[in-house]
Order: sequence, then C-alpha cells, then structure tokens
Amino acid sequence: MDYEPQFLETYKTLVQNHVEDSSSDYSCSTEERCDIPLIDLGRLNHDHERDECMKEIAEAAREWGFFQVVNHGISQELLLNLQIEQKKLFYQPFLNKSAQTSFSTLSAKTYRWGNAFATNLRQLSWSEAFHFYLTDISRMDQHQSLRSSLEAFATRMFTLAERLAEILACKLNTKSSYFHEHCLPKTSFIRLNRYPPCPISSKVHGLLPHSDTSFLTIVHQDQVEGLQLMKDGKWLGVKPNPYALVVNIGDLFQALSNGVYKSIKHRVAAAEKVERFSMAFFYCPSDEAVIKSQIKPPMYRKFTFRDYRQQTEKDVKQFGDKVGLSRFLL
Ligand SMILES: C=C1C[C@]23C[C@@]1(O)CC[C@H]2[C@@]12CC[C@H](O)[C@@](C)(C(=O)O1)[C@H]2[C@@H]3C(=O)O
Ligand SMILES: O=C(O)CCC(=O)C(=O)O
Ligand SMILES: [Fe+2]
Repeated sequence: MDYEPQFLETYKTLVQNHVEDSSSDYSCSTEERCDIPLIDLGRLNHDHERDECMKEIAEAAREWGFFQVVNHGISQELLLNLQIEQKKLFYQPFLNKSAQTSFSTLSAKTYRWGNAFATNLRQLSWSEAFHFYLTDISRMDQHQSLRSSLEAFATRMFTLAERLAEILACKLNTKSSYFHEHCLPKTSFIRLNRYPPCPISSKVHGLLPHSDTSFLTIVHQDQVEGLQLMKDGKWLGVKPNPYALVVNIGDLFQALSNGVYKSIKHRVAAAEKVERFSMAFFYCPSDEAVIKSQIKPPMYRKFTFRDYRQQTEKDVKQFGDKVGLSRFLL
C-alpha cells in the first residue's frame, strides 16, 4: 500500500542484527490483562458524590498512574468524527505525509514514524504519528474538516485535563491555579497514532516503553487491544472500553507531586494482522513554567519544562530512548 512507511527496508540492519533472547517476545497473555480503575466523572456534578469521586481520582493516580473515565463530557460523535479524519490523514500516500506537501503551513515535525535514532530493534516503534499544536491547527485553511474536528477535540480535552489536574492538585494541597496560569491550550498538543500490521510483531514494539513528557495525557483508543502498562514489575494489557478515555499521569506531575502521583511506563504491542488507531491529548505547560514541588524534602531539583524537553530530545538522539525524570533526582 502506498500509505505504509517502509519499516522493513529502512530498518533492515536492525532486523538483521537482532539477537533473540528471553525478553524479546513482547506479546501479553490473556490472564495478564487488567481492569484499571474506572471512574464515573458524572459524580463530580452531584454535591453528595463529588468528594468521593475526587478521592478515587487521586488514589488511582497514586496507585496506578492510570485510570479510565466515563461521562467525561466528550461526545461519541466528536470522537468518531476525528477518527474518520485521522484515517483519511494516515491513508494518504506516504510521500505526502513525509514531505508534508499538503501540510506546508505546519511545523516541521508534524509527521513522525519509526525511530530514526534506534540503536537496536527494541527501540524501534512500529507506528506513525502526527503531532498537532493548537497554533498549527488554526492555520490549516486547506483542511477544514480535519481542522474543525481537531479544534473541537482539543477544546474539550483541554477542559477535561484542566479539571482533572486541579482535582489532583487539590488532593495534594498544592495551588490549583498553577495549571490555569501555566498550561494553555496552545502549549498542549494532540498526537494521532497509527499502528500498522507488523510482520515481525513478536520482535518489535508498536510504541516502545516510555513515560509521557506531560502533566497528564488523555487517550482515546479504538477497540483493538495493544496498550500495556507496567505494574509491580509486570506488563498488563488495558482492555479497550468504547465509552471510556484513558488518563495517565505524566513525568511533570510525578515531579510536581514529589513522586506521590506515578508516571508509569507504558507501551503498545505490535500486531501481525490488524491495524490500531489512538488519539492522545498531552496536557503540557509553557516552556518557561517551573516544575518545583511544594512537598519537603524535594526528590527532584527544580527545572523548567524547556530544560526537561531539551534533555529528553538530547537523550533520544544520543541513546535512542529517553532517560526521563531520573536525570533530575536530587
Ligand atoms: C523515542 C522516543 C520518542 C518519545 C520518547 C521515546 O523514547 C518513546 C516514546 C516517544 C514519546 C511518545 C509520547 C510523546 O509524544 C513523547 C513526547 C513522549 O513523551 O514519549 C514522545 C517522545 C518524543 O517524541 O520525543
Ligand atoms: O496508543 C495508545 O494507546 C497509547 C499511545 C501513547 O502512549 C502515546 O502516544 O504516548
Ligand atoms: Fe504515552
């Protein structure tokens, strides 16, 4: 198909040099699927249920770093419309996507695939993605239907992310106005993911294990399994729920909460026969925002979001993967 990135040809050397070992089978057996906490956000609108619901959110962030939410305020119609646009976007010829001839107004790194810096097959992600910042979206004059779906998604996701972040801050006794001040729609971004069928699915990840460089990430996954998270040293599969969004704590909230909320490693398994799509919203601050916990004694030295992003980009270039928060431990 002319829309598929040429993974096998491009990463031929990594495939040839791959040495099988016991840890290189990435599939996850049935009994290892899990139910992450499922939280009904409708309860936030009722006085007598609000406190309990907020407590559950904070507990899930502490214990799991992951939870699902229903009655989240984002309509199925909106999610479906964006999914349709997402498919149209990925089913363009690969050359259009990579040359971005039809997205010439967008910033250079909108489309990405594989991992140009992978030093071995484990670091290769058998997937492609588009990153959209709100400032880019507003300039997409030639793609009206994609633009309006992205705008609606970003607006609703932003409101949800801010609400969750404020609840989490409140349960930490941290100033919740921090988020309103530093995290703006234009500093957050959307990532549309596609995981193509993969002929070497037991040797490679769909998306390599990582924690997110964000305060919070909210993901809509389709009905194809694949997302897995690390809990108590084991990989567990997250069962897709058509009405739920998956929320996970990112590195910045782990730092701001002094390690109370957990930014958990997760990955997406590659599949041999089926493709998978997901849409993620990364709730991030401006580059100048300072991440410093009020909780004593501090675990991490204070840093700006710019410091963290630049360090991550440097590590990915040098090592093929991000090192993450451990760089900032005191
Ligand atoms: C090679 C990598 C790029 C990435 C960090 C990683 O080590 C693995 C996952 C990638 C990811 C996915 C989610 C976010 O878009 C991102 C910014 C993140 O935190 O992890 C990216 C990283 C990236 O593009 O630099
Ligand atoms: O595809 C998914 O379900 C998760 C994607 C993800 O982890 C990411 O984009 O950071
Ligand atoms: Fe992620």
